Amino acid sequence: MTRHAIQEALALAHQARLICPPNPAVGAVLIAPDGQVIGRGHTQVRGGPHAEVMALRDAQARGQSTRGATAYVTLEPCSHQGRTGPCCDALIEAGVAKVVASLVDPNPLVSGQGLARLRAAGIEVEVGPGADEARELNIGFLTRMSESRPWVRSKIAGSLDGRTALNNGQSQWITSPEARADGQAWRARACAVLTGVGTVLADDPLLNVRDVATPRQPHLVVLDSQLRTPLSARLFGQARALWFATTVSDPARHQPFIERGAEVLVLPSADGRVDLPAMLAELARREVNELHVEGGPILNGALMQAGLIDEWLLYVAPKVLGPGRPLATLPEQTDLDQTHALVFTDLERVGPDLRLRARKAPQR
Ligand SMILES: NC(=O)C1=CN([C@@H]2O[C@H](COP(=O)(O)OP(=O)(O)OC[C@H]3O[C@@H](n4cnc5c(N)ncnc54)[C@H](OP(=O)(O)O)[C@@H]3O)[C@@H](O)[C@H]2O)C=CC1
Ligand SMILES: Nc1c(N[C@@H]2O[C@H](COP(=O)(O)O)[C@@H](O)[C@H]2O)[nH]c(=O)[nH]c1=O
Repeated sequence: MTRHAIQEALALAHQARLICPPNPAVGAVLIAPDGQVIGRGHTQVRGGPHAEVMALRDAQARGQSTRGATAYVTLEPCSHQGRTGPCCDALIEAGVAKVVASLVDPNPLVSGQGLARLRAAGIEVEVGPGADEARELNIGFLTRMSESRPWVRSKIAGSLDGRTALNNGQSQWITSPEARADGQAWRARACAVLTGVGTVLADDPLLNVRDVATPRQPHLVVLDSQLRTPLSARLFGQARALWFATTVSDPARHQPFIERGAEVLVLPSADGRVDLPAMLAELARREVNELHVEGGPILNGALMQAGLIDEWLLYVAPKVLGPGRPLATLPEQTDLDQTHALVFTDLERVGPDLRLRARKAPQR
C-alpha cells in the first residue's frame, strides 16, 4: 500500500512542478482505513493551498470522512503560518491516524517541527518512502533551504568533438529542434535562466519558454559587468523579471535599463567581474530554486572553476565542427588526477542527438 500510495503522491507532485515555484512541488494522497483513496492534491500556484489541504478538500468534496485515514505526502507537512495556514494543523483537525512523508523539510521554519507537532497530537509518523524521487523533484528548493543558494544546472549544446560554437561565434544551430524543445522543458522547470553578455552579443537570444505549455516564465539574469547589452536586445520587454548583474555602480548608467523594465544588481568582485557566489546568494533571497544556465564557455568556465555547477545538461549532436569554442574555458591542466571529475547520472536519445546529465563526482 505504502509504495503504491507514495508513487501516486509523487505523480501528483510532478503535475505541480511547473506551476508552484518558488514553493516546493508536493503531492498528497489520503487513504481511508478500508484502503480506498478518498482525496488527492498537489501544491497550487504561489500563495495558494498546499498539497495536504487540497487533498483534504478533495475528500470533503467527495463526502468522504478523513477520520482514521493515512496521509501520504512527498514532503513534511508545514507547521508555520506562511502565505497559507499550517498543514499539520489541518491534518490534525481532519483526524488522520497516520502520516507517511517522503522527506523532512529543511526549511528552517518547518524542519522536523511539522512531524513533531503531528506526533504530539498522537498521529503515527513514518518518514522515508519515495525519498530519492521526492528529493530530485525538489532539488532546487532543498538546495536553497539548506545552502541559501539555487541548484545550478548548466545546459550546453555541443558537437561530438565538444565544440559549442565555431571560432567566428556561430552556434545556431548545433543540435536538432527536438533537442532544443527538450532544453525548453528544462528552462520551464527553473525559476530563472542565467546567461552572460557574450551570449547576448553573439546570439541576441530570447531565452524564454516557447515550445512547452507553461503558466509561468522563468526570470532572466544577465551577467554584464560593464552594461554592454544593447538596449535593442530581444530579451527586453518580455513578461517576466529581468535582472542585470553588474559592477557598474553609477545610477545614471542603470537608468536606461530600468526604463526598459529591468532591475540592476551591483555585485562587484575583486577581479572586476560579477561576484558569482554573491549573485547566487542574491538569487536565493529572490526565491530562485533551480537556476538554468545558458551561457558561453567563459561563463561556464568561471562557474566550474568556482565549483558552482551542480549539474551539466549536455546535448551532443552527431556533428564534428573542428576548430571552435569549447564547453568551458578553463586554465590549462597538467595533471589528469586533478581535473574536474564528474559522474554521469543519465543518458537519453533526443531526436538525432544525445542528452547527457552529469554531476560532481563525490570527493576522492
Ligand atoms: N552551444 C551552446 O550551448 C551555447 C553557445 N554559445 C556561444 O558561446 C559564445 C559566447 O560565449 P562567451 O563569449 O563565452 O559568453 P558568455 O555567455 O559566457 O558571457 C561571458 C561574459 O559574461 C561576463 N561576465 C560577468 N561576470 C562574469 C563572471 N564572474 N564570470 C564570467 N563571465 C562574467 C563577461 O563579460 P564582461 O566582463 O563584459 O561582463 C564575460 O565575457 C557565442 O558564440 C554563443 O553563440 C552561448 C551559449 C550556449
Ligand atoms: N546553439 C544552440 C543553443 N544555444 C543556446 O540557445 C540560446 C538561444 O535561445 P533562444 O533565443 O531562446 O532560442 C543561445 O543563446 C544559446 O544559449 N541551444 C541548443 O539547444 N542548441 C544549439 O545548437
